[in-house]
Amino acid sequence: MSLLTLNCGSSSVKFALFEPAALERRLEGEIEAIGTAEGRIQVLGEHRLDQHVQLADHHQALARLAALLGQWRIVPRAVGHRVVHGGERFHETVVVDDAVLAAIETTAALAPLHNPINLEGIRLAQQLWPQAVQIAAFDTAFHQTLPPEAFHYAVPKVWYPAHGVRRYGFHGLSHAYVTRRAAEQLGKPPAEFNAISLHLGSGASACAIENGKSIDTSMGLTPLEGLVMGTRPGDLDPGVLLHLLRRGLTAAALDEALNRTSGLKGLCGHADMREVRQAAAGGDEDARLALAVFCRRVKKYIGAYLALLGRIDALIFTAGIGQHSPEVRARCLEGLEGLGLTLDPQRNRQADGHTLAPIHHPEAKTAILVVPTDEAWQIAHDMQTLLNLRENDHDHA
Ligand SMILES: Nc1ncnc2c1ncn2[C@@H]1O[C@H](COP(=O)(O)OP(=O)(O)O)[C@@H](O)[C@H]1O
Ligand SMILES: CC(=O)OP(=O)(O)O
Ligand SMILES: [Mg+2]
Repeated sequence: MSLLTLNCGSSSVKFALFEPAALERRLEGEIEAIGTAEGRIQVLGEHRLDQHVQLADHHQALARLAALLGQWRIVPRAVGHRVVHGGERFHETVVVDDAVLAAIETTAALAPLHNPINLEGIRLAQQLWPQAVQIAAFDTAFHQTLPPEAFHYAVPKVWYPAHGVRRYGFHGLSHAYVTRRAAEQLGKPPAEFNAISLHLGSGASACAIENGKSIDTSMGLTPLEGLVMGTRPGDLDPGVLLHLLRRGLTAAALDEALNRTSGLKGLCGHADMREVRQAAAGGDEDARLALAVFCRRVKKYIGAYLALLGRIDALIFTAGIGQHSPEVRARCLEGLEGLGLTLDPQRNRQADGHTLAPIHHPEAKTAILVVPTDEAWQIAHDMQTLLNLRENDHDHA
């Protein structure tokens, strides 16, 4: 009986199937462009598939996946869902029940691009695989180790108990996974490992890791804060919002702009870093500026987190941009040699993004690693731990 992981995004569902014991991947794939005429389902592994499919919504997409698994006689024992916002309540991966669903619902407004769809995914999976245990793995859980001085904003104290206003942090499954892999690579016990992890995808965040634990991270109450992203601004003077509210923009218009038309897209019209780089190379000034703003922000966070941590064993690049753009990596590290961060240009260019690769100069003080992230593996790992614990509890009951 396999473990199925699901990562439901706004227009896609990524899935993977693992065999429990060794956490070996039997298959993985993605249903993309849901709700458009360009829909597609791709599966790699045991049952290869690449089909054009027109699916109206997530319901149809998951129903299609369930039908395929049925055809292949695959019965998932458990379905693990990536849930982006778990608020303060979830410190670890949990089995879904009504109370868990209600708690995820209360945080939906704080992650409007993610939580409503994550929740829909869980509800649909309950109908499609009624025999399976549903499990929720949270992006926020890894950051529940932030100390108070990291998670408090300097605002009226009552906003925290009254409105839940604090830093939560996201991409925790990814930061946890790449930290584990980097520590293994360098032969360091995780509990003694210090690192800065840079998850640079369409959403982007930095994480300061001390002794294997997250002690600071760039995303905040919502996944809008910190680094520049595909369509989100990252750090912004809160006065900007007040200024625009006073000038008549509604909260809904600001929400839309900050989630969907800011970041790289706002600066140059392209949300996808490949397009930004291409336009910049062709002389587009807006794209050049977008690239410069993006890399400068990453560099500022590297400096800030080095200052917090004092010493690091590794700087880690991961996610779409971090894994696949040597140019962005080099720009983010320009001038940081004095801080012990020296790239090896050839290793940097040669890293293929699909395998773990050291890219620092052989004599550099600090390791710089490209580590392909694997949120699905992290979810499956957490599911297995949870299911084993439950079985042990039953055996002892
Ligand atoms: N070869 C590449 N060069 C630069 N950026 C890339 C490359 N491949 C992918 N990316 C970028 O990675 C980002 C998507 O990252 P990803 O981690 O897949 O995001 P998500 O899972 O949040 O959709 C996009 O901005 C995309 O342009
Ligand atoms: C939290 C977040 O921004 O996730 P993603 O990068 O998948 O959009
Ligand atoms: Mg992502």
